[in-house]
Amino acid sequence: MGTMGMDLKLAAEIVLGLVLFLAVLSAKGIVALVRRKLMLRKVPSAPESVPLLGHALTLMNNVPWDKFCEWKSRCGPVVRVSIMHKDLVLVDDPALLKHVFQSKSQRYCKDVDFSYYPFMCLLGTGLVTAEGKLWRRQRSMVSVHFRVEILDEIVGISMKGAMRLAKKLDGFKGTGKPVALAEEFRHLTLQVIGEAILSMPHEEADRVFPLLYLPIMEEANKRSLRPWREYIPNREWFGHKRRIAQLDAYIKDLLRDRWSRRYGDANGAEAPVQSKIPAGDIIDKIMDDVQKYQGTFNSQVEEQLCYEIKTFMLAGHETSAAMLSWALYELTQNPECMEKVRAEALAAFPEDGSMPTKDAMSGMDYTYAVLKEALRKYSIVPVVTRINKEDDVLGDYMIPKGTTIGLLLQSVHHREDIWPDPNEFRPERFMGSKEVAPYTFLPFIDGPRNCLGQHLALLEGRVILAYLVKTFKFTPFTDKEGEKAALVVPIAPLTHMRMLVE
Ligand code: HEM
Repeated sequence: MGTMGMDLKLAAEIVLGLVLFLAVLSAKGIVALVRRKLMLRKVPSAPESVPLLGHALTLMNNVPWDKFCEWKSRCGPVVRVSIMHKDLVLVDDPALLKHVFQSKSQRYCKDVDFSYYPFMCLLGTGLVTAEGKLWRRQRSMVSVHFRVEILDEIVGISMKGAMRLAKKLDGFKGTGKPVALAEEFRHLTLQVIGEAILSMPHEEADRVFPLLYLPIMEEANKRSLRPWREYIPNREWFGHKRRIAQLDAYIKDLLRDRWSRRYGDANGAEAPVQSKIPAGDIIDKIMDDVQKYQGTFNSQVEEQLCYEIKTFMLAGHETSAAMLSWALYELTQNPECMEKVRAEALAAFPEDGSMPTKDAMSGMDYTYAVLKEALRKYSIVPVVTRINKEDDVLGDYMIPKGTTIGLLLQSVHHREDIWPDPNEFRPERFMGSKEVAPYTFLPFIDGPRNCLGQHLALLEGRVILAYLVKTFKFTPFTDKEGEKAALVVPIAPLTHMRMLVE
């Protein structure tokens, strides 16, 4: 009886402790929220706000990033937007972008609870969303492979992909039937990533990705617009869950198999110091680093590498595909630019059909400028967000800790004072000795968290675009092919860019 009395007393104490703990936590949260709201009142608010919902309705009825840019240009260098209870502070001034991305980047973290949330099943603790020590370790381990070594392989991998696509396009020549090129680019860039990272044959990429990966992306995109889908356990919900589990199992099997082939048994106990098999792709190189620095392959390493692979897929294929689509579209609208790219391609690709060299591809300055101009004009990642981990001054305003900052890449790319006639497509902006002012061209952002795949994407883009332009004549199927799909990032063509091929 005595012990039971003691147990009850202990249980009551624990419950009371928990209740008090939660009360303190929520009181702290409320105090922080009130403080944030009071401080942010000084920041000019965008127009078109309504009580309670703030700007949510206006944003739902418009293209959000276009609205952000419009408000930003009307209201000054720092503007506040409210989406229900959440505040978003918008900036596009190069000095402020530099402040957040570079000079004071340690005060800011990624916004995993808002913009990246629906994609966390793929991104997890991978490079795009990792923070602190984990991010530093992963970034330094992976960086060199992406920035230098893989580029030697990428020309060949992209060229083979471009030739496969060309073969398919041959079948459309003269039929009057259009090809949905944006879709073809999506598949092609996935194949390139699959081969560069995992030496995955393109047939395997075509088998696995459309079945597992692409539907996961589709559902994640739907959830970013309709977040409540996450809580409705219908057939799609179960399908999404099942596909994530299947994709994870596929990648993890592949990783275990690779490790045991390179280093012996799966837990690394019998691992030799150095693998006898030369590293053939990025995952081999990363595994060699894991072996060198961590010495073992366990479930934690497996989980992390699985997230990294899914991150490379997500970060690397739709962005590159969108860049290619818009660049090709603009060439069809600007015949003199098309001719310049064609001339460069004819000079760079060997006449005997053999592989071009990396130097020949890197030398295609005009094609390079075309890709950059497409990235500027279409700003395929129109906005990125950060959260400040401490109070910080942006322009004339003190921004309280915990505020979401919207960094408007599209807005800086379209500023009339920086890029005159911003809606004109002029690759010459990036040609010759003209210096692009710092923090005015940010398709890959800048600073320590800049895009790891930018060199890969721009090299892959040059090979594919130049090869297609050299080989075919493209005509948009209708006058709608240049329209943007309103609500999906990266910004892609609404009608999948249907083209007639000659
Ligand atoms: C035209 C193509 C691409 C564009 C426009 C692009 C754009 C971007 C942007 C804007 C970010 C910053 C995101 C943020 O700060 O929240 C980023 C980060 C990143 N990108 Fe790309 N990207 C492209 C291609 C690629 C490719 C091909 C890969 C690799 C397979 C890649 C891998 C990454 C990674 C790993 C990060 C995170 C870096 C870090 O936080 O340390 N990207 N990219």
